[in-house]
Formats: sequence, C-alpha cells, structure tokens
Amino acid sequence: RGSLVQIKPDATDFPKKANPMRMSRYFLPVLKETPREAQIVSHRYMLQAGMIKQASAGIYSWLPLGFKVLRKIEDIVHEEQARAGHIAIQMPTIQSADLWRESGRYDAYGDEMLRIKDRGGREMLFTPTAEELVTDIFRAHVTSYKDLPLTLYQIQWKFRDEVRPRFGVMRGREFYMKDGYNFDLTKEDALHAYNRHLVSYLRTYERLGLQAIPMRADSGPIGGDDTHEFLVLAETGESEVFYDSEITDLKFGDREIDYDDKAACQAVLEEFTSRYARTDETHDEALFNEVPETRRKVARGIEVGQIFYFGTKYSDAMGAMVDDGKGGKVPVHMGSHGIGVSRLLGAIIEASHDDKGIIWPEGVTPFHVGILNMRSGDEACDAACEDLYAKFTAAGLEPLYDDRDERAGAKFGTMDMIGLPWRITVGPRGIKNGVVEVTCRRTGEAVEMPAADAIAKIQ
Ligand SMILES: Nc1ncnc2c1ncn2[C@@H]1O[C@H](COS(=O)(=O)NC(=O)[C@@H](N)CS)[C@@H](O)[C@H]1O
Repeated sequence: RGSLVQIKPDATDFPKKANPMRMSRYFLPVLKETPREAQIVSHRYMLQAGMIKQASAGIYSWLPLGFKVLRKIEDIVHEEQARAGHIAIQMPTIQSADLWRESGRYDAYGDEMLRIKDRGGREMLFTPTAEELVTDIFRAHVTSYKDLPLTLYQIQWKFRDEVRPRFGVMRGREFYMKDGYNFDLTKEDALHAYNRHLVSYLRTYERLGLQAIPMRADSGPIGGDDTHEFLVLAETGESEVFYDSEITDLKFGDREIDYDDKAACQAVLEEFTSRYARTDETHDEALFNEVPETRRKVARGIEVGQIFYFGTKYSDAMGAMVDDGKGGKVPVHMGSHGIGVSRLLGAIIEASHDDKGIIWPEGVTPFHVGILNMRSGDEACDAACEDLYAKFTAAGLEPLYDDRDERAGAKFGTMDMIGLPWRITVGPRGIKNGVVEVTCRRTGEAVEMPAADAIAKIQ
C-alpha cells in the first residue's frame, strides 16, 4: 500500500466550456411581469430572467441560463480547491441513519433532517452535510500518519427542511454545497488546513466578483469552537454583522501563496481576521467599543461559506485512528468547510444589479456577449451577426445571438435583464455606415465601431 500522495495540480485540469447559443434555439422563459412571490431582487430577477422555476417550497428546477451560471461557479470552486491541494470526491445524497447514530447526531439534528424509509424499512436520510460519511470512508482506508495531511471535498446537493425557506435559492431546502473535510495528525496541522481553506475561499469569492468577509461565528450543529463564516454585505442579508470598516479595504488579489507554507497561511488568517468582525451570534459589545467610533459598522450580510475546526469530535466517535509513527494510535484532527454554491447566484445578483436587471461579473457570466439583431431577415444584418457569432466562438468566447423575429424593444429588455457584460447591436443604419454599437452593461456606455474592433474590444 503506497502512501496517499497528495497531488497538487499546478494547472487545473478542468475543461473550459465554450458553447455559444442562438436565442431561437434556446429555452429562456423570461417572465413579462414581476413575480409577486419574490421579496428580494435576486429572487425576482432569477425568476424573471428564466434561470430557475420553483418545483415546491425551497426546491427549484435549474433552467438553462441558471444552470449555466451554477456550473461556472462550480468550476471556479473546483479550481480553487484543486489549487489548495484538496481532492474531489462525490458522496451519495441518500445516507443510512446508522452512521449518524454512531456520531450521536441522528436525533440531535432535529426536524431539518429529511428522514426516509426504504422498501426494507431501513432508516435513511437525505444528506444535510457529510461529516459521518466522509469519516467512514477515511477510517476504512487510512491507518497511517504517512497518509496525512488529506483533505477530501465534494460539491453535492443537500437537503435541510428549513422551517421557512425563502428568498429563492438564498434559503432553499434543496441546495448545492461544496463541503470539504480535512484529516490531520495534530491540531496544529488541522489549523493549517483551516487556514488553507480560508485562503482558498478568499480567492474563490474574489473570482466571483464578491467581497466575502471572514467573521467569527457560532458552530451550531456541526460542532467545534473555531469557526468563521464568510459574509457578503447586503441589506437583504439574513445575518446581522458588526465589523471594523478597515476590513473592507482588504483584498487577497492575485498574490501567490504556497498552500503548504504554514506560516504564510497563518499570516493570511491574521491579516483578514485580526480586526473586529462578528455575526450577531458571537458579537461582543465591549470588544466592539474598542474600535474607533468612525470605524464601527453594523450591517447585514449573506453567509456564503463557513469553515470549522472541530478536533476529534467525529474521529473519536467513529474510531478514525492512525498510527502516529511512535507506536501509538491517535484519532485524527478534523474540520469541515462549506461554500453555498447555489446560494452564491443570489448573493452575486444582490451585489451586482440595477433596475433593469442582473449585471454578471465576467468570471461567472453565462455568455460573454449578446449579439442583438435589430432586423432579423435583413440580409446585411444577418450576415454581420453570423460573422460576429462565428468570430466570438472561434475566440473561445460564448456569444448569445438574439436572432428572433421580435421587436427590438423586447430584445433590449431581455438582454438587460439577463445581464451579459457586453451587448453588440447590429442595425441596418449602422451596417450601412460600416459600424455596430458596443454597449457595456455595467456602465451603459455605448460606442459605435467597425465589427472587427468590437471583437478586439470584448476579447
Ligand atoms: N438552506 C440553505 N440554502 C442555501 N444555502 C445554504 C443553506 N444552508 C446553508 N447554506 C450554505 O452552505 C454553507 C455551508 O453550510 S454550513 O452549515 O455552514 N456548513 C456545513 O454544512 C459544514 N458541513 C461544512 S462542510 C453555508 O455557509 C451557506 O452558504
């Protein structure tokens, strides 16, 4: 049995998906009217942009445009976990109650757990999280300290029977989560894994166009006493937060870091968590008052991730031991680390929209550019659009070409609602003058230029 070599892929090997689309062939059920049931903008826009459709309370079907963004977010999460040296697995959504009995969480977990009986009357459940299952995998195969450190993670659907699902995918009952689990020989090693996750989360959220602030939080049903939540500031956020405004100046950026370097990762933890930043669960008024008045902020935030260190809570309960190389056997130190992948679509829209619709950051936009034909059927316009479509596709970008025989107003409204970063408008007058109009969704700035320049500008 060779030791589990921890492969750290430098270049991530996830294929870049590039699939262009014609609106006439797509399935994009944009809503004309504002859905009444939506209370917050992200829920409203996800319905109006034809991204999701509610199947039942807190449970959604992901329609093509929403599913495309979900997969882009998933790809980024995979890339940053691979960069941190964490290894992807996929565990089942349906679990046996037996493992949860071993850890003592089966009864403790409460009504949020969806409990199921199979045809043999066996007690099963739809996974709300997977500490027990992953610890069972570990204990079956890893018995030596030589195989540590090891972090396994998955991106998998979860079910929590929330008493009040609301705000669309923000608080669903079935939701998509990246959940990672580290196994280490000592507490010190496990706290390094904690810091590795913090670094990978800072990078991930910035790539999604978000500033997610790590805040001390409460561990709840997962357990342990070291935990930070990552919160995106938003008035519609469910968490009340208290923080030192200096923390919003921090940015991880594209600095290099060696994920195996304990001191470097510890330094990032200190840099990003030394200032006061807490959720209402851990807020300490006295401590907060030590922050200069002008920097004391109270706001609301959306929790988009959480990292935990909980020591030997599960390894003790489930006998996940390794030989320590000194003749003894010790329970491994663990932690678990979650990112709310489906919740992130809502968080990104809350952070990036206007009164006309969504404004996607470049890193997650479903398509890079919308091509809008003002007069489908006009030979010159059609030819110009087809040429743009082919050239963007050849360049590895993903155009969405609105080739429908629809009035221009409806086309503009749809493009603004679905929020692609760029729009190219092709009309008979412009073509006669040898130009197309390039509009930036975020700024509204519109410039006329030859098609060739438009391609160069957007690449
Ligand atoms: N009902 C929900 N709807 C959408 N996202 C959710 C929901 N509940 C939790 N999440 C997301 O999932 C993330 C991780 O969930 S958690 O409970 O904090 N952590 C865990 O479950 C740990 N097992 C991490 S592996 C949260 O930070 C949040 O972003």
